[in-house]
Amino acid sequence: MAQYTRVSGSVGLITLQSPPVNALSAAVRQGIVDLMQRALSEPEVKSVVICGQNGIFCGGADIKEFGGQMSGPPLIPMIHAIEAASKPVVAAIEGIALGGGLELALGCHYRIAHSKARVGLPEVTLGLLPGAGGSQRLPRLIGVPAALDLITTGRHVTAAEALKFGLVDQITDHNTVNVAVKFAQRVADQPLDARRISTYPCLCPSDVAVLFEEVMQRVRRTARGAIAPIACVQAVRAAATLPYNQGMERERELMATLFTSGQARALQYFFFAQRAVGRWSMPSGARWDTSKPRPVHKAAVIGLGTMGRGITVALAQAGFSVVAVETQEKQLMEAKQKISGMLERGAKRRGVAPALDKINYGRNIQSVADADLVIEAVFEDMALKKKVFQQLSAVCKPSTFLCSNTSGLDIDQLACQTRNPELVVGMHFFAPAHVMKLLEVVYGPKSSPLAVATAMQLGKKIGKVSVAVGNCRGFVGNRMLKPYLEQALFLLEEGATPEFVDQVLEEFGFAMGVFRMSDLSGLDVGWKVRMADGLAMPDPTTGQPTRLRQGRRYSPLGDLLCEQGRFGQKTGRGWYQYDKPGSQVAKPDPWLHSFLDEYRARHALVAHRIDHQEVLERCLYSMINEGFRILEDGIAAGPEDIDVIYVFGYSWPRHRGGPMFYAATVGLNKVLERLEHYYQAHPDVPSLQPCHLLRKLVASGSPPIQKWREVIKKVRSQL
Ligand SMILES: CC/C=C/CC(=O)SCCNC(=O)CCNC(=O)[C@H](O)C(C)(C)COP(=O)(O)OP(=O)(O)OC[C@H]1O[C@@H](n2cnc3c(N)ncnc32)[C@H](O)[C@@H]1OP(=O)(O)O
Repeated sequence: MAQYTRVSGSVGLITLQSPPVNALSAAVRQGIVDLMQRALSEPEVKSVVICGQNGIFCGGADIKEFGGQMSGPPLIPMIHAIEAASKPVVAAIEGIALGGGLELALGCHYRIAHSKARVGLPEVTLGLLPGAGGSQRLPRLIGVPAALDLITTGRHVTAAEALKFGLVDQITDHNTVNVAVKFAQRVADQPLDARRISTYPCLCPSDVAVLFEEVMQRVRRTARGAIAPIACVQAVRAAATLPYNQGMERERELMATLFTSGQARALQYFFFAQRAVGRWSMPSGARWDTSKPRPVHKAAVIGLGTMGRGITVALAQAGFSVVAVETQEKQLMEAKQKISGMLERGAKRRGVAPALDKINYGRNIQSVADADLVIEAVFEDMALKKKVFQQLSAVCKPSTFLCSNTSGLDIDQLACQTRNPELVVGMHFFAPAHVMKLLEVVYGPKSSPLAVATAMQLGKKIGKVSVAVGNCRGFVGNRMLKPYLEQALFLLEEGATPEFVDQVLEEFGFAMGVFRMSDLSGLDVGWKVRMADGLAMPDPTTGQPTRLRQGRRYSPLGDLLCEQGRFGQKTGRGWYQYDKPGSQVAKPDPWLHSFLDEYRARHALVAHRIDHQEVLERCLYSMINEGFRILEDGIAAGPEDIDVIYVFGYSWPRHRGGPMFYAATVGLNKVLERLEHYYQAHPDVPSLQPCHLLRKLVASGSPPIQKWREVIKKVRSQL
């Protein structure tokens, strides 16, 4: 909806009214069309201002409308009509002007922005392009290089940057609507021909063809199979090479392809999934909207290894006072130096002062006594962590939240070491912790809603996407990773090479295949865990590693590599070879190929031809099957939680929506049928056995993902 008022006698003020972000719903578009006609028809009105209510100009097209039948006046003619108007139209931009919101402003003859406003064309992040003339007007206004940057990245820019680009005409610290009204009065008699952006020539640098080629190559390299960034480059190229009308036609064609694509659906699902995880709930019924967090002023981090350092930096950068504890003097000095370096580099990038003074370093655990929240980040060893929690419980004030950065150990066992187990939660960060967006907030059976709410809010304040999950081995992310890694090893046993498996997964869209990722994170990490679990042990009778553990198929390949000191990049050898330890350039290793041949011969394994389909299905469907088990067990509240965890924590390609959304797009019946097929072929691999929830969903007619929660609730109540 939109409201019309006449201000200062001669200015028609159109206010968009559609909370929370004044998105351009059918009703809003209708309102704009009607009210523009009214303003143009009133002889007293000499100029028009368009603004949005509640200090927000416009968040763009209403994304909720995309899934259904579009109705109401279309955006393109509406914006053309504004640009063609005989009276000056001024956009008063407060808060945000994004996507269709900025395209609307580009159709206006002038743009006045508040100094705190942000503008951008983020359509690419939704699998689209700025298809309401944005791809044609923006390069005409600010030039091809800047337009390519904004449109292909979707990044938001500040008002100051927008002014520098010439994207807005003026910025103000005062009431933007008042400033825009005065401005509109001043320009009421000015000719408009020079203000219609669609009539501008497109500003191109002399080497524009080279520029397009370079940008296209960069986009293809980084898009990981996403089609929208490529279409964005093509649309801007049309602006640079074609007259406006033909450019618009090209924009329309490209948009039509994107709009109905699976990628756009996946990205739009993911947009709402990201927001859904903030509305967390626990099986007890506690929820985000009924659980109040307690403010955290002072935080502490125990253990300053790689994870502890990253967490300390994330907290300090967000303005928290941090006590950083490392008991060994040498490690403490080293950590202090590294943390200061990280803070200084981060501050330089962001153009701010480094938050060095936010951190107090100490060797004694007593120094965290008055912290409101402590994050333990010592080595992943239950006995050690238990000892730290006992100490923390003894020294900290009774109200202190005690959190563990464990990547999969039992939170309940840690909680049991403390006087106040209800204040214990897991805060599972991902390396590097000051960069990676994901935080799993893990509640144990004793964790209070207060503790979960506080950890979730802290996560938000330090810029993380926080997902509340239940307590089980590996939580959500690492639990699902286990069958994925396991299948990758089995594929090697059966004839594949690490290069082939990685190539298939990277073509699917992962930033790194499973073996390159394993080399990067270090093979020894999982080896130590398997040893602690009694898995990575040679067979006591033969001294040879067996391929069976606890009645299930087991691949000792990773253990055998570790026994040879092949820990990945850090030792210069792993699933690949590297020029030197620490190098990141992975090369196929003939030694590994012979090793695999010998291994297969020793175990009488006959290598067979493994194709793309088998790699994808076995790795991904086994992981997805575990995802369904996680939903069934109530460890994740819904499929969105799993998908957000996988995109932000495990480099799952966002344009495929996340593993659970991917399962829905493939078709649940197909996933079920292929799992059944593989389980029949490998009955000693329980992760391939389709789980009850998957069967139930298929039996319920494979409802859309938004309806899964209803089936999950029924399945859980039957268990
Ligand atoms: C014909 C096709 C044309 C397409 C052109 C387009 O315009 S595509 C849309 C382009 N716009 C965007 O991509 C903006 C998307 N929104 C955001 O980036 C952010 O929401 C925001 C506007 C920067 C606000 O961020 P903030 O953190 O303050 O709030 P939330 O993200 O939590 O959002 C609040 C609620 O508003 C809903 N919402 C936001 N934008 C839209 C939108 N464009 N359409 C519909 N709904 C939108 C969001 O879902 C939140 O709703 P809740 O119900 O509260 O979760």
